[in-house]
Amino acid sequence: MDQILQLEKEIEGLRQKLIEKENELQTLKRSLNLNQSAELQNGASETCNGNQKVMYGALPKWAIERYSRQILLREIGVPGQSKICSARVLIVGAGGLGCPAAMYLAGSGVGGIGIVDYDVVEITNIHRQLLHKEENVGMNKAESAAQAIRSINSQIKVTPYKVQLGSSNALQIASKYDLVLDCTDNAPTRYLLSDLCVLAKLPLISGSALKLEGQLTVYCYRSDLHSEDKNSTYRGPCYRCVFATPPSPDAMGSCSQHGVAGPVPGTIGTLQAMEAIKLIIGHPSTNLLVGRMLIMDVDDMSCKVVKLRQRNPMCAACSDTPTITRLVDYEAFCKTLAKEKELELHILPPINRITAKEFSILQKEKTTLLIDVRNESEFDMCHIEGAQNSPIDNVESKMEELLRRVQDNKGAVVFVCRRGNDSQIAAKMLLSKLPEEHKSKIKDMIGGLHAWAQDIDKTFPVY
Ligand SMILES: Nc1ncnc2c1ncn2[C@@H]1O[C@H](COP(=O)(O)OP(=O)(O)OP(=O)(O)O)[C@@H](O)[C@H]1O
Ligand SMILES: [Zn+2]
Repeated sequence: MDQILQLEKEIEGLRQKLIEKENELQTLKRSLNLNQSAELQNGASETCNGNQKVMYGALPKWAIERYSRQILLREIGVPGQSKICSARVLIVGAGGLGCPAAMYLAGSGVGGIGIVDYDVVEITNIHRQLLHKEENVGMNKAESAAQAIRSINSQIKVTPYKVQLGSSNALQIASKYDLVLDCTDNAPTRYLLSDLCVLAKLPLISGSALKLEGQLTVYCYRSDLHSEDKNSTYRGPCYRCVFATPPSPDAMGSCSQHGVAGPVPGTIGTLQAMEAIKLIIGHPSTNLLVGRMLIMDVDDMSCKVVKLRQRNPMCAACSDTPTITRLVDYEAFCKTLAKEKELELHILPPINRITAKEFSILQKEKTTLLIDVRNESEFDMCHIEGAQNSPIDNVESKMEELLRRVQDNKGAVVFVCRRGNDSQIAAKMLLSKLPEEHKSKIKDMIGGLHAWAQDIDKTFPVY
């Protein structure tokens, strides 16, 4: 047994070494690519997907025609377009940010685009994730986005990865790319991507969007890899330099909880593509969002660029003596799951839990009280008839009143939320303060309104 464990350990060590070597190889390949693209600018004969037809300088006729509107820009020109055509960009997340980013990168002719997403298209995505079509509901998002951008540009190579990017597969997937776009929505993946980009020496263009606000910045920038001036060694901050400790799990809002206006991620994702193009063509770091963050609020259309903390010489990941030398367990580090939908709490004893079916029977009793702990806008959107709204964020401040209501009520007091997690948290808060004889009145509806819609009322909206 010991021998087997020892062998497994050795195999794991060898596997890790292999990934590191593959990574080194890819870095070498990347610099080779850069040199080749420099040769192309000097009149070599092949570019853009290996198309070798009639050449005009470094680009074939079709590419000159197709990309002429951007080639005309002094900042891009033929050399810039050649670089764009040989660049390979990895987009992580094919949601609100990933869709517009992929669209513009494909349109501008980025030669290789990888798209990672494990999830499937849902009808709630389509108001903002405009690469996904109604007929693709249920299809994997990476596949759906890949299909859509292939129809925008058939000259480029698009690779969908239908997986969750995590510590075990990230280095391998990223090693095939020159830069990474963070188009995800959760803290564990943000830290993963930052550490990944430090280890793999890739710049990371990070976007976020919630409600009416969007943010954009570039992490892990290295001038030695991305500008013409190979003598300078300026390096921008990584995500950990700016946010050394993860936010508390409750502080990270999600679009499914707080909502988002479609054009916000639409704009930020588009600007992520813009920063990617600027990086590819070798724009100076002073003109990129390195060590700076764009913050946009469409409520009053204000847009500002704020200075971020610079690279931390003691950073655990990107300092010269890092303590993080391989990818770690980011869900443990952030104390939250990367897949919000998979969070399923079990924090109440069975006596305090009932199914939607059991509630539908209890509901007939006049003495049953239903307390919906979602926020006000969710409650206004849809709720079970007779429910009273008491948002989870106010439970602490309204504790006295809630305790009184439970004690005065003769029947059951049932807590409900969207999926059945917040309702358990609220119920638990009350249980810790209630006198023993009232505790069995408290019930949590297992699976929340999703279970209600699935098992009892098919007409109830699922969101
Ligand atoms: N580690 C990961 N690997 C692959 N894809 C990821 C990872 N983390 C997040 N994503 C994907 O990033 C995308 C983020 O999209 P977005 O922020 O628009 O939210 P959503 O999950 O699509 O929608 P909603 O929050 O409204 O349900 C999602 O499609 C999600 O599946
Ligand atoms: Zn750092």
